[in-house]
Amino acid sequence: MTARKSARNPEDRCRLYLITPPRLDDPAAFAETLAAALDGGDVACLQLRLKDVDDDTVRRVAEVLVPVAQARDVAVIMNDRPDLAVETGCDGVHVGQEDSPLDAARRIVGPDRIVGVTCHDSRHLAMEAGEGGADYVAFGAFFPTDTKEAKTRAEVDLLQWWAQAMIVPVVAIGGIGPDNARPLIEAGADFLAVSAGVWAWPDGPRDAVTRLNALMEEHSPEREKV
Ligand SMILES: Cc1ncc(COP(=O)(O)OP(=O)(O)O)c(N)n1
Ligand SMILES: Cc1nc(C(=O)O)sc1CCOP(=O)(O)O
Ligand SMILES: [Mg+2]
Repeated sequence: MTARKSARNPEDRCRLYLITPPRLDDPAAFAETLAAALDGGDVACLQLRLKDVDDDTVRRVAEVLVPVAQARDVAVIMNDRPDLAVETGCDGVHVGQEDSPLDAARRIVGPDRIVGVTCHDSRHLAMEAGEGGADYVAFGAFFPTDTKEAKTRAEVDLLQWWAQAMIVPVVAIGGIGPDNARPLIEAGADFLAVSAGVWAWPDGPRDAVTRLNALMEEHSPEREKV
């Protein structure tokens, strides 16, 4: 059985939210790595998270990567920049507490695109984002990470509390990979956001995606039917 023909519908379990490496010097080469990774199993979304680059670089990378993801039904989320999300044909935007406020981001991307919000380890920020119309809230960092100087450490019980009490989907982020993902899946995360845990996985990104999907299929809690 291939990873895509899973016994459990991906929509009904935890799903993978890939995040690009923060710099992509050769977008065409990375497009091939990305395609191979996406062929390893179900991926819900890809975040274009480029740091310390100018807008034209973001546009060039988006031009190459957006079609690769969208051709496979993977939603593309632009990090930080609602304006560039619209301009480059992304499906949504992720904003942090120091980026565009949620209501401004929503005005720019409109009602049909996704807006996700960083909530660090804060119930208050998450409730504010949920009430403000965020499509998901993100807690982190769950584990040490070299990808970002994470300001906070989030605990599994925060994730579990949100998943059990709230309808707005929850993303777990920070240092996640095939070796440590299981408790976050068991706690009820709707999505695991992963960067280095896929791109730097010793057996390659495709293998990491396959392994994460196997864990999600086996360990996602049953969801209550609404
Ligand atoms: C899914 C997801 N969660 C959290 C973040 C972090 O956003 P932010 O705090 O704005 O930090 P930067 O990523 O912009 O450095 C994220 N990007 N994605
Ligand atoms: C972008 C980001 N935000 C975080 C947060 O805690 O809000 S942790 C993080 C880094 C995610 O990359 P990796 O999977 O390589 O750790
Ligand atoms: Mg940001």
